[in-house]
Amino acid sequence: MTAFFPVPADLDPADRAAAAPAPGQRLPGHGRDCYGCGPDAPHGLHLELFAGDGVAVTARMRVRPRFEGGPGTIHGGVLASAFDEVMGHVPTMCGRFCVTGHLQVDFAAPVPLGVDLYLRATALGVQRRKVFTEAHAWIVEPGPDGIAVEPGASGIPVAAAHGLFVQIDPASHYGAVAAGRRSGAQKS
Ligand SMILES: CCCCCCCCCCCC(=O)SCCNC(=O)CCNC(=O)[C@H](O)C(C)(C)COP(=O)(O)OP(=O)(O)OC[C@H]1O[C@@H](n2cnc3c(N)ncnc32)[C@H](O)[C@@H]1OP(=O)(O)O
Repeated sequence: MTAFFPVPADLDPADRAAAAPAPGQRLPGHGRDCYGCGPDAPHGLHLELFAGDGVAVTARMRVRPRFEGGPGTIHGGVLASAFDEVMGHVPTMCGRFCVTGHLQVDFAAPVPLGVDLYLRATALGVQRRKVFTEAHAWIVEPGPDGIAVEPGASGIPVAAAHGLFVQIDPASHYGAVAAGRRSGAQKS
């Protein structure tokens, strides 16, 4: 799978925060209504996220019928959203809150409805407020609890992604958005 993404050559290493959850620990997610990871989002992806080794995050996701794009296959935007979500959690492993500045996805194989996906995202490095990430997704066999586990040799690679996440101060970033909504924009 080839990809075009301008990753600067002079990135600083992304260091794992001392307070980052231990590898394998379930991550709490952004909020119960988050489209990507919220368990209460009725049309959401319901990604389950876990801390990985180093500055990495893994996720598992069942490809549900409501994710259909082409007949019997996942919509590309759904897979892009899953990558956005799993890569969006990578900066938290460095103790940073970031939002997506740039997201790029390379689709390598169709993903049938009903399969389980395993995603893994890592930090490539940091530069000032920017965190550069990459991620991969595989179709995997369901684990003992019926949900995807880490891909072995049988995992089928289906897509890869790159992201640029920009560090924000959540209070001022989302405070400004909320103020804009109060001044006229409607939530639907
Ligand atoms: C409580 C839970 C909280 C945490 C909650 C986290 C929730 C995450 C949810 C999943 C992720 C999402 O979907 S987030 C939702 C989608 N994304 C968004 O809504 C973001 C909308 N965009 C923005 O708000 C803004 O454009 C920002 C914050 C990204 C950047 O604006 P800014 O703060 O003014 O910073 P700015 O100076 O422009 O940029 C900083 C550096 O980044 C670079 N940069 C900025 N954008 C780009 C870009 N598209 N491509 C290349 N480079 C870029 C600049 O060149 C600069 O580099 P240099 O000069 O240093 O070289």
